[in-house]
Amino acid sequence: MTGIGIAGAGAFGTALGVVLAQSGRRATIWAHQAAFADRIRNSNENPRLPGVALPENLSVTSEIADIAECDLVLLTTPMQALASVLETHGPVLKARHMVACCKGVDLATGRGPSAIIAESCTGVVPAVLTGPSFAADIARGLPTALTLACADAKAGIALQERLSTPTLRLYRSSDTVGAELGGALKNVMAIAAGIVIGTGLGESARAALITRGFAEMQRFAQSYGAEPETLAGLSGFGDLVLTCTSQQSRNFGYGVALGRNAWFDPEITVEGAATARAVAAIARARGIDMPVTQSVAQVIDGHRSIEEAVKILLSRPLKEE
Ligand SMILES: NC(=O)C1=CN([C@@H]2O[C@H](COP(=O)(O)OP(=O)(O)OC[C@H]3O[C@@H](n4cnc5c(N)ncnc54)[C@H](O)[C@@H]3O)[C@@H](O)[C@H]2O)C=CC1
Ligand SMILES: O=C(CO)COP(=O)(O)O
Repeated sequence: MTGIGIAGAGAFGTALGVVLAQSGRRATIWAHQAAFADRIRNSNENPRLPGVALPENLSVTSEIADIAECDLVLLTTPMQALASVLETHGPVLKARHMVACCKGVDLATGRGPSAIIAESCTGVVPAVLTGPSFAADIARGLPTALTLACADAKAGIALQERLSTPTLRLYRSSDTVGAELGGALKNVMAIAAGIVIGTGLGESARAALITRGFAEMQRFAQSYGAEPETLAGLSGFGDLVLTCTSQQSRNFGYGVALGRNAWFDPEITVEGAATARAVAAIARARGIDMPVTQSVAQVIDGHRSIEEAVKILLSRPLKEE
């Protein structure tokens, strides 16, 4: 079967489903809870993506069997759910290609999405779709440009063509590790940028944070063999800029709330929190200097106050840029 299965009924999976269906592709969204699938079908709208009507050729199901025959599956669950979803349902999915659309590092194993796919679904070619895009912008048909990364060049070309639409423009890369690490790490920096703004440290401090955060992202990704050009592209620098500067970002919003000591809805997906913990632990173990990430992990876990973290960051030894 040539349909597209979308595993994960959140804002992003729904937005991709909408834009793909609008450009004539047959797509089915799988939700892990039957009641949630019913709610979407009955209202023809996903509460995670309010105000967007679902086109007729976009189906919603809670039966994994309904996407089992799709030759292409987009994985749109939150990152920390990916391993368990593939462990439970991977064996029934017959897709040749799986595209990870989630951003982060698995806290339990320290793995990124493509490694998790490769491990749980033998014979599947893993790919990654990532870059600067808010689900609401994609669903409204606003122009967006993303990176489609796949180590298999032929598969990458086919996926790029299949998933591009008149408003969703995909650039190709063969550096899956670089692409997925850019998307994972920028969320940690967005929390830090939110903290900077929430505590009133100012726009200049945010620009410094973004720049030094980017240096940190490059150090970490290059230690995994990522290409510097990938980090400088849409999946790294592009998404870093969007997420650190937009009120629409949940990671940025979480950081602002931390900075203001304000309540933040725990139901909201904030990928950067678990990823900060995962990356901080890996960086410590591998001896990679990641001061911003370490500070974010310590602040969200209550091991350090924001004031202390800022003082420590500013009193690090002076060095060359
Ligand atoms: N919302 C956005 O603008 C964008 C999101 N992403 C990424 O997409 C991924 C998903 O994010 P959103 O769609 O925004 O999340 P969301 O918060 O809108 O929805 C999360 C949904 O995931 C599903 N889910 C949760 N746990 C699950 C499990 N154990 N098994 C199966 N499904 C489960 C549920 O349907 C839930 O509603 C994240 O990694 C995020 O970083 C990427 C680009 C843009
Ligand atoms: O990844 C995103 C934009 O590219 C969405 O960011 P948030 O998860 O912070 O809302």
